Amino acid sequence: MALRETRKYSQGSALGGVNPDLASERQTPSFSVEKLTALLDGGEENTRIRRAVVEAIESDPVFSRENQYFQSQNEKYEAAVRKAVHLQKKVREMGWTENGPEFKYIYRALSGEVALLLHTIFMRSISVLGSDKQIAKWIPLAMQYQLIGSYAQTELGHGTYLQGLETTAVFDIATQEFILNTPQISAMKWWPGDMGRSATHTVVFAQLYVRGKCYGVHPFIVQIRSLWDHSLCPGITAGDIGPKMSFEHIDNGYLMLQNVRVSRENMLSKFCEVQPDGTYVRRGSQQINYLTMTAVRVALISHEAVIPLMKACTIAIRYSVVRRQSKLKPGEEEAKILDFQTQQEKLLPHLAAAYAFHFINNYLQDLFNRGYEEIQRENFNMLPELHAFSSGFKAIVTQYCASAVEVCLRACGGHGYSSLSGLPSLCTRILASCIYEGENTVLFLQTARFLIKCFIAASAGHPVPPSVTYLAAVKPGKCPAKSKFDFLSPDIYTQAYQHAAVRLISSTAAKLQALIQSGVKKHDAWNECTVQLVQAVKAHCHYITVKNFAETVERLETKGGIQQIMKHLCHLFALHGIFSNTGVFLHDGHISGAQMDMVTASYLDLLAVIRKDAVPLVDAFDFTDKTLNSALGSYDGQVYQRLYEWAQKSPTNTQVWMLYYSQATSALARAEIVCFSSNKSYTHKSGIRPFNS
Ligand SMILES: CCCCCCCCCCCCCCCC(=O)SCCNC(=O)CCNC(=O)[C@H](O)C(C)(C)COP(=O)(O)OP(=O)(O)OC[C@H]1O[C@@H](n2cnc3c(N)ncnc32)[C@H](O)[C@@H]1OP(=O)(O)O
Ligand SMILES: Cc1cc2nc3c(=O)[nH]c(=O)nc-3n(C[C@H](O)[C@H](O)[C@H](O)COP(=O)(O)OP(=O)(O)OC[C@H]3O[C@@H](n4cnc5c(N)ncnc54)[C@H](O)[C@@H]3O)c2cc1C
Repeated sequence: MALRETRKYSQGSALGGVNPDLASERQTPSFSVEKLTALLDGGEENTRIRRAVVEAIESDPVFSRENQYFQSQNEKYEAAVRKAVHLQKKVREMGWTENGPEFKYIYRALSGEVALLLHTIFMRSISVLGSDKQIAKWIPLAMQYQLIGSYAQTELGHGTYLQGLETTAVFDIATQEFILNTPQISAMKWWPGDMGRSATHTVVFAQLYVRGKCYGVHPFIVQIRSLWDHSLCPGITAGDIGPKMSFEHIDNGYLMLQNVRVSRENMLSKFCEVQPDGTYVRRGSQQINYLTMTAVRVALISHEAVIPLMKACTIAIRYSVVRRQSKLKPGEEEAKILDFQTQQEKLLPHLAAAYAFHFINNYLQDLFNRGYEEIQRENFNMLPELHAFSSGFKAIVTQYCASAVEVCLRACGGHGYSSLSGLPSLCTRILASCIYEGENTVLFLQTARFLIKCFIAASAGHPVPPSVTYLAAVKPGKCPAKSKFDFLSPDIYTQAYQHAAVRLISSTAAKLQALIQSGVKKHDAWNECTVQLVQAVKAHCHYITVKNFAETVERLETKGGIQQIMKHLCHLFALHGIFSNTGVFLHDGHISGAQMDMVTASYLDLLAVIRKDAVPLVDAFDFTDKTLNSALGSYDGQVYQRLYEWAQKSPTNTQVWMLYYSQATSALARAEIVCFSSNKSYTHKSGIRPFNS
């Protein structure tokens, strides 16, 4: 399909066509936008399927997000549940199957604004940690929504330190049941999504006890509400945890268990099992029960971090070419704000990052799929690398994207702060991704454990996983760049990144070793190194991202200008990282001060190059107006008109409440609340006494 035709559905403006300031940006792209979209989707056929899914979802009024910004928490929850229920009908109607190509696009098409997300994670837990028999029993029920699941791991007292969880599951050999208890308030499950109101079942993580011996944390399927009338089951106390910064459409909940009995078959037992006589059997490491988290960490990178960043860039960049403010040249018309170098510096490196993270996400998905297949065959060799990668990249990508989305918001000035821009909701939601599924610092330190081990192994000449063999091949020396153009060579900057990562990892490993040799206890020494360890992990992840971006670009076909523009973006991403972390690269003189000036010059040149294609580059993300749900970011750029029209939908404009004092000068004034609405006006004597009477 031709570009004009395929993107029609995202234009649909009743506001007077495309703003000429935005239209002019699309006149002469240096590459085929349609081809780039196909590249991002992994092929034209995928683009076609994704668009068909989006079309099916967006043309259905139940999935509308039109009034989202004016809804209360309760309305958001109800709308999200309605969508979740209707989605099942839609999926059947459209013939989308779980293993079919359409399935993976549904979440994006709904912008994640759907209830029962944790029901998906509940199912994922059973598929990942359950035996074949358990999968056969529970998954069909869950698929048909005959039960609604949740994932109850975090407690009031512990979220990070899972070994510290206090919920207990004691095996009763006589009845062949586990007895689950919340021994004290700190053991109350707190945060699980879908738990507050929706779930009938949940996977509870509890310390397993058999004959008085603790075997650590294990997952148990527990019914919490009646399938008949949704009342709480005996021994269960549950409810909603109250208002949050975002995720208002999800009922995050609390759960207390008092002598709740579940059958022996309810412990998920693909890897760990309690046999009828109480014998405990385990395949794989103690941490094998954490596998659901590894799977979700990988899955959320795209949906909850990279796609929100792509949306934020689309909104902020489109807005920045229709917003004119101040003059660049005296006597001329006011400039598009994207023509200010500082505005380019705010937005374009983040645009490059969105591409970089898209490609690293593809890499991670491949790694995960390979590792997961092996684990299914009970070969656990790849697990440490998988854990290290999923932890480090979950942390670096969510952290980067959360900051970048906030920059996009601020780059839109006052209008960015309006909910109608779509940016505040992206901003508050993405922040949560830095915390759930493992708080980022904690995850960085998990990767650090792996890197330090690999560094020690590599230094001793032992084999290490392919992603870290670079630690053994340390190439000391200086950056050979002689001019700013040399910094447009991936070899030069990738080498600089590698050098920085190796230096930070090796120097921290040396400090750790020295502390231990001087008599400091191992755990104290570790704690004394953690700030530098986090810095080292970030450098490692940054290096792998740059290297992967450069290698991806190398493999692209040269036709259609795609490779060329991706090269520019790759350079920009890499040089932005050096420019913003000068200390790291200057530290041991690998890059000199004079060379850093060259980096700066090349970096600033690239801003001007990417500026020309900024709008086509965000158009290639191919978000419809309905998906963006932004008065600033629509395809037609009719920003002011749309802001005004959307503001009219605010209940405060159809029903104005005014508080005034009828006897303003009297200390005994009574407050009157007057309500005007379009067709009636009445006075309510509230009896509020605003001053001490
Ligand atoms: C299509 C639809 C898509 C949907 C797209 C998603 C949408 C999404 C929507 C969002 C909706 C919100 C959903 C939030 C849902 C929650 O937030 S659920 C709760 C998540 N909770 C967490 O992540 C807790 C974080 N904490 C942990 O993971 C662990 O406690 C820690 C921090 C890793 C430490 O564990 P520990 O057992 O104390 O381990 P530790 O002593 O540090 O290490 C022991 C060994 O285990 C290893 N290890 C630790 N963890 C692992 C692991 N996972 N694997 C392998 N090895 C491991 C370590 O590497 C270490 O190895 P060695 O170095 O000894 O060889
Ligand atoms: C929106 C949302 C949805 C959620 N959904 C679910 C759900 O469905 N199911 C569920 O079970 N849970 C859920 N959670 C809980 C979530 O997984 C935890 O909050 C998260 O894992 C962080 O744990 P914590 O709250 O204990 O943080 P803490 O560990 O208390 O973190 C506080 C601070 O302590 C630091 N810290 C803690 N330990 C260490 C350490 N070892 N080294 C260095 N620093 C450390 C952290 O870096 C952080 O700065 C959700 C949370 C949110 C926000």
